[in-house]
Amino acid sequence: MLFIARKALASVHSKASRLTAREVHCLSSILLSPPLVSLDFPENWTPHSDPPPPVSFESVQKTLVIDGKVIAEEIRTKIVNEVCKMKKAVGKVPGLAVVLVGQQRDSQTYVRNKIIACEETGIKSVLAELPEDCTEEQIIRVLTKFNEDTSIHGVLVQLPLPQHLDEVKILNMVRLEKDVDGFHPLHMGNLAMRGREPLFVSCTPKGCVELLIRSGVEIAGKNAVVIGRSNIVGLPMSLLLQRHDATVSTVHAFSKDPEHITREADIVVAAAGIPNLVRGSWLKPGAVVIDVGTCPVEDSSCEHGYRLVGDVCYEEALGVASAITPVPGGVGPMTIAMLLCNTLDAAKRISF
Ligand SMILES: NC(=O)C1=CN([C@@H]2O[C@H](COP(=O)(O)OP(=O)(O)OC[C@H]3O[C@@H](n4cnc5c(N)ncnc54)[C@H](OP(=O)(O)O)[C@@H]3O)[C@@H](O)[C@H]2O)C=CC1
Ligand SMILES: Nc1nc(=O)c2c([nH]1)NC[C@@H]1CN(c3ccc(C(=O)N[C@@H](CCC(=O)O)C(=O)O)cc3)C=[N+]21
Repeated sequence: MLFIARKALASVHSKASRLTAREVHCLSSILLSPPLVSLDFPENWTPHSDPPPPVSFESVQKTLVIDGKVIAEEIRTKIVNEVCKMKKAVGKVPGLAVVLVGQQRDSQTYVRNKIIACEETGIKSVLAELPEDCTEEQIIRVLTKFNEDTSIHGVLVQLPLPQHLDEVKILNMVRLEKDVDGFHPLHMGNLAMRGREPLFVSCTPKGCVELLIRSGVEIAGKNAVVIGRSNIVGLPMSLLLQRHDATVSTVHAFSKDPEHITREADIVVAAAGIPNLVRGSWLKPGAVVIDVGTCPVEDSSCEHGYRLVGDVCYEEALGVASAITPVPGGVGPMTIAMLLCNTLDAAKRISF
């Protein structure tokens, strides 16, 4: 079926059909992050003796608040244009399928936000909701249907899954070319290895790097610390920063003296899920702080009785860090924007 679709589209895209996946990536020019392979073999190699471009990694008075909402909106506007172009050229739009199991309130919120983001950018979305007590077979049936559906280019299983389900088995069912979360070991392995380019990079780490690049932060040669090593954020984040030539340390629940390790870092990515874990005293003056943590804490003065707090003590970090992402309004909107990007890329790969 894929072959037939490719053949039919070849006449519309006679030039484009000759493009490699990497060239297609460059064509979209939505993201400022370069394709990863070019990081391994840069065309304009800068010798280490060259002075690095000026960045404010020194002691600071004023902290730049990196506005993830604004940056994500810029990216989403570009996606709208690309989707329009695709519709005009081949009469098709990218499609994303989301599988949601159970009724966890935050999962429902995140999934709703993803569906709204699709609607706003012209991406088709399909939501499969399954009950908390569903069987693995039921999920696999749904995933098989989405894997075979040619109008669906990205498939996402919202995590966490209920305890009784085998997460590894279920995630492995998502077809590689549609795994827009980038969670499959093949994508993760390609991200880890020099000279390889994964089809998809996990959305949150990809969004964090895009935020750094768009905020003018040089990554190469910097000391970075990633707090957390989960499969969905911490691990791919460390790998991606390493691909961008940072010297990366990982801090996790067993790390001795995380404060000391964090204070060495020019770039701190916090993804532990512990509110206010990172105190102002943990930060090297001038460090750039990317706060992935999104923890609901009770607050009766807020509309829903809770508010979202990051892993970094925001007030303490102000005036110490040179730049910081707020929670909410920092990494979260970028995660969704990157999901849209990955879905668009998946659709382009099939169309070209
Ligand atoms: N903004 C966004 O787009 C996203 C936000 N998130 C948020 O990011 C946070 C992390 O998510 P996720 O990675 O899924 O969480 P997990 O619970 O899967 O992983 C947490 C990681 O943090 C480590 N950790 C826990 N406690 C400490 C500690 N005291 N010191 C150092 N490390 C610690 C754990 O270490 P160990 O491995 O040793 O157990 C683990 O590696 C959550 O708040 C989540 O809501 C997640 C995804 C996207
Ligand atoms: N298969 C899978 N892929 C994921 O990418 C995935 C997942 N499962 N499970 C849960 C985590 C969490 N996550 C977030 C996405 C957006 C915001 C986000 O948009 N946050 C807003 C606030 C949202 C609100 O107000 O509730 C912000 O920070 O501004 C947060 C967290 C993706 N995850």
